Amino acid sequence: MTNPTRLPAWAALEARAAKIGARPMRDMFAADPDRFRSFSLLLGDLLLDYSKNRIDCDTMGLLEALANQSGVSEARDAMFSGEKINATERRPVLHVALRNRSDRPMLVDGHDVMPQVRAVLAKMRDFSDRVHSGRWKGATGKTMATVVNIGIGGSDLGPAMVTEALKPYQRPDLAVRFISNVDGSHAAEVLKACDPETTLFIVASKTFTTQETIANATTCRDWLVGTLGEAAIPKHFVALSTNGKAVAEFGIDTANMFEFWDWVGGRYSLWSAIGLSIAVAVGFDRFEELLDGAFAMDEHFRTAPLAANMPVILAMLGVWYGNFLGAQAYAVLPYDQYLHRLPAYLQQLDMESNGKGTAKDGSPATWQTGAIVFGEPGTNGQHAFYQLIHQGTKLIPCDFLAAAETHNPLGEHHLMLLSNFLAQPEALMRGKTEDEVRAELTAVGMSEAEIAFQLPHRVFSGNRPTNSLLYRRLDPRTLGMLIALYEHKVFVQGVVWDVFSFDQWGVELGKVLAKKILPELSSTTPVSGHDSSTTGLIAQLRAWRTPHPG
Ligand SMILES: O=P(O)(O)OC[C@H]1O[C@](O)(CO)[C@@H](O)[C@@H]1O
Repeated sequence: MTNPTRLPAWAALEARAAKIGARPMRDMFAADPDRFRSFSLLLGDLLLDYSKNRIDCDTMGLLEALANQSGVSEARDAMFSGEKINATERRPVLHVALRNRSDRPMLVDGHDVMPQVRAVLAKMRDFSDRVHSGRWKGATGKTMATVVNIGIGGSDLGPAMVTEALKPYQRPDLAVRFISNVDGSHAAEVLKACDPETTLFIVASKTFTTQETIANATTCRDWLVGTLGEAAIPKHFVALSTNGKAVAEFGIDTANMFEFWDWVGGRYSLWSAIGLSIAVAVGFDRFEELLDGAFAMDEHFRTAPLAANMPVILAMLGVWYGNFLGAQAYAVLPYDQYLHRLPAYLQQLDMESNGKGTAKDGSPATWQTGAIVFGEPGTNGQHAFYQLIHQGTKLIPCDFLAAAETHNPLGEHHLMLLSNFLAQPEALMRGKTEDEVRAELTAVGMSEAEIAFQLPHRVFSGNRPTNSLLYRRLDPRTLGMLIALYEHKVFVQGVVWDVFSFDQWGVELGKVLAKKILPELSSTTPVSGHDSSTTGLIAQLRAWRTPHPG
C-alpha cells in the first residue's frame, strides 16, 4: 500500500502549510466576500460551512489531490462492491447494504445479501410494531412499559445516541433504557425503575461473548426469573447477534433472535438488527427514515466528485490539521441537547476505527493517524473546556452542529442557542487583537499600568478553525445523514492514513488480562506474574473489600 508521506501531494501540502498555515482567516474573509459560497455545501436539509478553516482554493485542491493519490475513490468503490477490505479479519465492510434503499444488489462472495437484509428488516418491523403498539404482551399478559437494551460499545452507543436524539418521536409511555457497564450499579439503577411484568430485555451483542453484556444479561435474566420463572423468558428476552449458537446456549430461543452478519462492524451496526431498540422506541417507519437519510449520504459519497463530496471534505480538513498543522484532537459540539451522546458515539466510531499505529503493510505509521475526539453539547461546553480552545496552546478544530428549527419552541431559548452556535465559531476565527482590547480597557477608564498587565491575558489570537453543520430539524432522516457523513469521513481518513479502519485489535489485551485477574481478586493465595503496581493494588483491594456471598 501507499506510505502517504511519499505521495506528491503530501510534500506539496507541507510546503503549503508552511506558507499559509498561519495566515489569518479574518484577512481571508476580508479579502473575499464570496468565501462562504466557495467553501460551503448544501445537501438536502444539511449545510456544511467549512469557510472558517485555514484554507484557500489551492489548499483544497491539494487536499483533493492527496485524496486522489491515496486511492480514496477506488477504496470507496471496493467497500461498496463487497471486497474484503477488513483485511485482518478477512471480511467485507457492508454496513451500506443495511440501508441500501435501491434495487441494486450488494454482493458478498458473489451472493446478493439484500434478500437477507430485507428479511431481517421485515422481522424487525413485525416485532417493533407489536411492542410499539402494545400488542406484544409479557408472560402475565401485560403490555411492555420499559425496553432495556443490554449491550456495550457499538451494541450500545449507536442505539443509545439515536434514541436520545429522536426522543421527540418516542411514545411517552414506553421507556427505553440502556445497560452497558459491567459495574453492577448500572444494572441495579436501571432495574430499580423496572417492573418484571412489563419489561422487555434486548440483549445486543455481535459476538455474544462480550463479558460485560453476558454478565448484565445474566443478572437481568436472574432478576426476571426470580419473579416470573424460567417460562417467562421468551416473552421478555430477545437477542440481536451474529452468533445463534451462543444465543441458544444463553437460553434465548433463536426464534427470538434478530440476525446480522460478520460484514457489519460493531461500531457501524446501528442500521442492523442492533437498531431494534431504536425501532421499538420511535416506530419502524421512523427507523426506515433513518436508513433513508443514511442512504442519501451513501449515494452522495458514492457519486459526488471528491471536491464536492461532504465526507471527503470533512475528512481532508481533518488530515490538513492533523498531519500538516499539528492538531492532535478535534471537538464535536452539538448545539442540540438531543445530540448529547453524539460525542461519545463518535469517539468509538473514530478512535476505534483510526486509532492505529501500523500501516497496512505492517510497518509502523510514522505519520499522525486518528485524532482524539471529545465534546459536549453547546452551550454547556462553553462553560467548561472552551477556554482551552480559545486561548490554549493547542490547536483544536471543532465541528459545531445545530438545527434551524427546534422540537421545543420555548420562549427565546432556541434563538439564544443559535446565537451561541454562531458566536463561538466567529469568535474562534476572529479572535481579539491588542488594539481591540486596549480600546475596550481604555473606554472603562483603566490605568495604563493596569492595561499593560491585563492586555496579554485578554487578547485572543483567533484563527482557530471550525466547521458548522446546520440542518433544518433533527428528524430521523437528517440524523441518518449526519451519522453516515461521519462514518464515511472516518473511512476516507483511514484510506489516506493507510490503516485498517475496521478491526480493533487494540482492545483485546486488556480484556485478556481482566480475565486473568478476575479469579485473583477473590482468591487468598499470593498473586504472581504481575508488575509490582498491579500486585500492590490487588493486595490493597483484597484488604479493603468486604467479602459478599456469591
Ligand atoms: O457486540 P459485541 O460483540 O458484544 O461487541 C461490543 C463491542 O466490543 C468491541 O468489540 C470492542 O470492545 C467493539 O468493537 C464492539 O462494538
